[in-house]
Amino acid sequence: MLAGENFSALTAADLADGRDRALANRLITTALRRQGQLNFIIHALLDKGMPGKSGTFEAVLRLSLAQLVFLPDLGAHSALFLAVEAVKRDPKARHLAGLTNAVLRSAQANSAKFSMLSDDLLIPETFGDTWLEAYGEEAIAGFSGALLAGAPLDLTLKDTDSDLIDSLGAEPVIADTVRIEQRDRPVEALPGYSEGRWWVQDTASAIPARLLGLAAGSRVLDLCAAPGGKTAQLIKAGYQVTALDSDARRMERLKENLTRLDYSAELVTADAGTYAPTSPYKGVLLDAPCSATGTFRRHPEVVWHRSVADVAGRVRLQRALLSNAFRCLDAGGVLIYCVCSLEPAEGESQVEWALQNLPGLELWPVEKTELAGLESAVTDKGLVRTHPGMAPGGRDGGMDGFFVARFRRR
Ligand SMILES: C[S@@+](CC[C@H](N)C(=O)[O-])C[C@H]1O[C@@H](n2cnc3c(N)ncnc32)[C@H](O)[C@@H]1O
Repeated sequence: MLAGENFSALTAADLADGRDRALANRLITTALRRQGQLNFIIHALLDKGMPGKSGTFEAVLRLSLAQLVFLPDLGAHSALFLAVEAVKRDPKARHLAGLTNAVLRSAQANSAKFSMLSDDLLIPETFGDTWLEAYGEEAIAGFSGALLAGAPLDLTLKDTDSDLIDSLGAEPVIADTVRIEQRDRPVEALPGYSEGRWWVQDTASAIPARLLGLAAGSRVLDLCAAPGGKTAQLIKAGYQVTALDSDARRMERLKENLTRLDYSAELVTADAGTYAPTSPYKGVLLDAPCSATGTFRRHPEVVWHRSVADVAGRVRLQRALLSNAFRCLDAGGVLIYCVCSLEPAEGESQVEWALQNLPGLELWPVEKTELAGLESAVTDKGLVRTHPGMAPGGRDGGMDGFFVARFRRR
């Protein structure tokens, strides 16, 4: 889980006892959020580096170091004892039980020093330098804070109802987004879930669909639509929606989500790079696949798993999808391009590329008045750039890093 796969919170099916689940989630999220500092500690304590082919050794070590150094309230004894026991039980790691004990004892002796390590270590250089240049020092300090704090739960409401908001223990953020700071139960057990009265969607992710600005009833194509957060918003706005995604399993989830919300759309499973509609659309929303670095509050592992080459690959794919999105657009139609990435290469630079390479496409700048409560996210050029250090509607808890551009076809 720590070495390569994406992190997803443990669910009831994995651990039956809620307290065990909470403890496991706390340990794992701490190890993932503090990965940069743990890398530093491991480098300092393992003279010969991480041993190869050692089964669960690295995962056990990271979890135990996270507990020893950053979660002192859990006690050192269990971290040390259980780590050595876990390593002994793994035939591929067993030979490293002595090393595990020695490294953890040394970490324990130095835990005061290690717990004061700089937050600058939390964001890898791969992204840190670009982000510093793009967003400045103050924003970057906010990024580290947001990475450690994690994300509250944001919902988009189907209908605004103050009784529902109260019963959810939520607070309004901007537009029809509300925020639950502390959640004491699974999403499915929250009021209004089974009645389809809201859907989970980060504040930033809910911005693009609101900017389409077309008349109700207009035909709109939602490209890369699954699992359907933006599709639901487009339907709520009264558009006649075609939702397209190339991933059949994710399209199933989209279908389930729309069914729960009692919403309907035309569903198409196809490649957004080659899809050719029978007639062009008045609006196209392209939520392009991207590095997803803007989601690091919820997926702290993304910043460690993405490389510069990954970003370059996404940039090429986004250009192919943008070109076809443009082909699907009617004259006078509106195109929204968005990504949940903090990389200017996937955002601001793609706008320059599109304006140079798609003749007839022009920018339709977003006005600050269109983003009440988040005016600072609208740039001088009328693009939208959010990042995790921002406070939408003045609320704590940050928001995903998102980029949105709005175009019109002449
Ligand atoms: C950022 S997610 C979309 C989130 C979605 N718009 C929402 O608001 O819930 C990106 C989606 O792009 C889809 N995708 C990736 N490559 C694609 C392609 N060539 N054609 C169509 N969909 C693609 C993925 O399956 C994924 O569902």
